[in-house]
Amino acid sequence: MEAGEAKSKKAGGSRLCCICNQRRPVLKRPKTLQQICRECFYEVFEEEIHQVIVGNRLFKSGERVAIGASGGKDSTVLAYVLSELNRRHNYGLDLFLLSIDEGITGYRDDSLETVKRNEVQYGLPLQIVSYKDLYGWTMDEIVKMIGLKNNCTFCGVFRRQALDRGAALLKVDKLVTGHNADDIAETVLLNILRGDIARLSRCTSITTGEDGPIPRCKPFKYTYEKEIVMYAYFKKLDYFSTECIYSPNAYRGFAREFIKDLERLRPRAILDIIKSGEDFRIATTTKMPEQGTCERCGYISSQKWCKACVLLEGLNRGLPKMGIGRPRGSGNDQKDTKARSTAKSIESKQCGSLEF
Ligand SMILES: Nc1ncnc2c1ncn2[C@@H]1O[C@H](COP(=O)(O)OP(=O)(O)OP(=O)(O)O)[C@@H](O)[C@H]1O
Repeated sequence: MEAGEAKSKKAGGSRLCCICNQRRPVLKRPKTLQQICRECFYEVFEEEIHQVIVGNRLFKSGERVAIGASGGKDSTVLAYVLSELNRRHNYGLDLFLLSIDEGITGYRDDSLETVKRNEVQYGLPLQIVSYKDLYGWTMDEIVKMIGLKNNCTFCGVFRRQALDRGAALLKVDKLVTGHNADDIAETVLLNILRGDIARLSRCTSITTGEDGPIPRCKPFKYTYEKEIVMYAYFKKLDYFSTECIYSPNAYRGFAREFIKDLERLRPRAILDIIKSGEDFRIATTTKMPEQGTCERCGYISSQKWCKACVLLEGLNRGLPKMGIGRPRGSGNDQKDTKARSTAKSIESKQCGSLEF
């Protein structure tokens, strides 16, 4: 980098982009702190994602791929970059936008308007699936019943399944999400803080759910959030930037701030946390959950009933805490112990978790 910096200085003292050494730099690249021009930024940003896609063999030619589109910066940049790369490198993919409408007035209704505009701007067909249609409840109704305390648990569990159901409607081979390097580093840290070894071993995988109905990929696994924001800004992409009105989530917020502090001191910290997560060895004596199917809805589950069914049963019986705290007298009566362990394992689920 020192050589690059020296090179980037012109004879007269004014700096030049340390990649092309021709144009004036307009930004300091967050990942490397290099001073670079806009054109070189676009190029390195897109090329790194292309290399991740190719290096990890994320897609096969002819596949139908749904992009989980929330209207936020990450998934908007993902939709834009993936359709560019698909054209440029002839990936041969059929791309779709898939949005889950959680039913949050003043948040998701507005962000869905953004996705509808993206549908036209990027020429990608859009499928919207709502909690109301799938589960009979909107998040507004759930919050009215349960309050603000555990609402992220319901939302995260339902969203995970809703994305699978939407992907099945679209008959896609894969689902991609805009989870970025910061999200993954944060989840590594949270799983360590919670002692959740099963999730720790999964959360750094670039592709998950290969044994389930539809595999999920994270092409932004190594892409820094700050660079995504810069890319969206310079490209003037149309995205929605408001935080969810129901997600206070202090614990995750603390981990996020901690990672941002580390990044300020040493940008590589994010990549190093991901690497540590990847290299953790799980002791052979650690008991891992066994994958099966929910007896009620047939969805993938490591328990008798999947998490969505346990939560939904509680909502429908007017006992919303059933799926959160100690379940009493559910349809799982004979397997009360199992139901309790399901409830316990979802207790720690939070909004923004990679588990969806
Ligand atoms: N309602 C939704 N519909 C479809 N996909 C979603 C939805 N919510 C989240 N996702 C997918 O999950 C990824 C991570 O979601 P998260 O809630 O962590 O949001 P984020 O980091 O703010 O991302 P974004 O900026 O795309 O909203 C998103 O990038 C998107 O691909």
